[in-house]
Amino acid sequence: MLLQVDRLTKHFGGLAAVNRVSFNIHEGEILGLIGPNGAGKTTIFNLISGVHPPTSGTIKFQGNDITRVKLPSKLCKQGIGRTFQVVKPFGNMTVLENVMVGAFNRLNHLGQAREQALETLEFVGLDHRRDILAKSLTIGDRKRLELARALAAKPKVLLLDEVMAGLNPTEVAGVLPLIRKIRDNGITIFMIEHIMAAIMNLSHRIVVLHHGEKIAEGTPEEITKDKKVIEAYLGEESYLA
Ligand SMILES: Nc1ncnc2c1ncn2[C@@H]1O[C@H](COP(=O)(O)OP(=O)(O)OP(=O)(O)O)[C@@H](O)[C@H]1O
Repeated sequence: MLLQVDRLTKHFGGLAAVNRVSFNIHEGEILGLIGPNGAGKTTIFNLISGVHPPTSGTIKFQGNDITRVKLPSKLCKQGIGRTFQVVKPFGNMTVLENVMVGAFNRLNHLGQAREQALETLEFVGLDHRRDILAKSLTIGDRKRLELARALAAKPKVLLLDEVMAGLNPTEVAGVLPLIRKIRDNGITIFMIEHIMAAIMNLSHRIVVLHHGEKIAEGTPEEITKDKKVIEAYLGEESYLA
């Protein structure tokens, strides 16, 4: 088991944003995390990546208890990488420099970081843009840059927070094979996504949250047939249309 989440709970004041949620992430899988707005998905990412301390519960990574590790950079070094819902590259730095920042999480040698960044840019299909300023990128390329930044730190597990949000259908179709390629390169993926066709297509298993609680877990096929999931989420805004 790569990551074990046990009865994870986070209160913000009186609100239980995440309430006794348990699940495991197996090495080499793509695990999806879905649920309505405000269900607690990003909060779970923030707890796993050390942005917030949990109120209770435990998180184990490769068998080690990381529940109280408060430094995202330390967890990143251990192999937990993530992307953010709102992509904020350093606009006045080049694409290459932005990815080097990611590589510096693991490496402290300039030449090695550059090498790592160049390799990663080629992997995500952004090497032809390496010398332009990040602020000139299209939204689709910004998302690729965000992926490259996280990948350059050589994560074992990558948490993807709505990496397809804001993309048009052609761009989404371009990102799907890239996510599979990341997985095929040995990186386990845990992803939040509202685009149902994409998450159903990519995920081996899916965890469904509602009001901070896990209401279902299973294969995409099992999830689409689950009554509680249809009531709480899928039926609600005709996500499957
Ligand atoms: N730092 C915070 N302080 C107070 N409340 C918070 C904080 N972060 C999240 N919340 C609240 O916790 C709940 C869960 O939010 P979260 O962002 O985890 O949901 P989500 O499932 O990721 O939603 P979305 O799909 O809209 O991104 C929401 O009610 C939110 O307002």
